[in-house]
Amino acid sequence: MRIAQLQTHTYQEKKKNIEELGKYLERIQNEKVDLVTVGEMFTCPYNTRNFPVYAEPEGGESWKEFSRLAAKYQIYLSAGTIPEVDEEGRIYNTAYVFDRSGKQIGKHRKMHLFDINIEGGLRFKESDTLSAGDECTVFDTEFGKMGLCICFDFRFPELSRLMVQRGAGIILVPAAFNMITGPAHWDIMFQSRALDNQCYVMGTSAARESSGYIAWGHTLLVSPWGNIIQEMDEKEGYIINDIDLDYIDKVRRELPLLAGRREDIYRLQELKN
Ligand SMILES: NC(=O)CCC(=O)C(=O)O
Repeated sequence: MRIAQLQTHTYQEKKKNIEELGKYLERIQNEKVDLVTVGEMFTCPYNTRNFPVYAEPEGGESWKEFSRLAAKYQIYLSAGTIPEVDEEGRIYNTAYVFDRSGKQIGKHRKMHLFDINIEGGLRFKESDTLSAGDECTVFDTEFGKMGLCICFDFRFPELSRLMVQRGAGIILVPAAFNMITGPAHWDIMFQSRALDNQCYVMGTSAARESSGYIAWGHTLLVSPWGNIIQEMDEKEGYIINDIDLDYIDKVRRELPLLAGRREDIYRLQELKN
């Protein structure tokens, strides 16, 4: 399976971000990739005030364009995240995934809102304008099941374990870490989740901006063994990698961590489907 991760610049103008996505897809079309991923809030500069302004319902203009692009290039498209507004006017940080025909096959609303206050560092409160989703997301593809969560969600190890328990061999994480927690936690978190769950994890970030929310960048792909297959720096661009899905079973067979859990003593309890 061949995957491309796009680390894009976030422009103020929503439409321009989607046009840029289209240009990237055109540029890499001869690479014959199966799955393309983009970062968190990639059509909306990451700021709580912007979320209600940029929000669209599921099936809105941006959604239609993602679907069209997935079908045009016959790829699986994990179209990062965008702000979504529901019928009651609540706003979510939502990730959509489309199959090669442009059909939506996955949708995840960020469950753990990024509300942090690091003294002398960064204060961010997504819950000022966003509501939290409440579902763990796993979807089917011709390459098996994949899990999907958004940035801060990935800090909560139970969620990844739940996705893996539901059969995910790859976890997609559109993200935008910051300049304080990025250098401290980004690599170690992705490597830990991959290692513990013996699956591929893909963290796809926005590129670093010079103003506003400054994203760490460092889009990366980690193997089920926990090693970083490739990691970008902070700049705009993309990486393309081939991954061997049989390797997931090989690692799980040779180092039987998942099979070795003592579920007679402890267990992850699912309270909601
Ligand atoms: N967009 C986010 O959820 C940011 C998460 C983050 O930076 C972290 O440290 O966690």
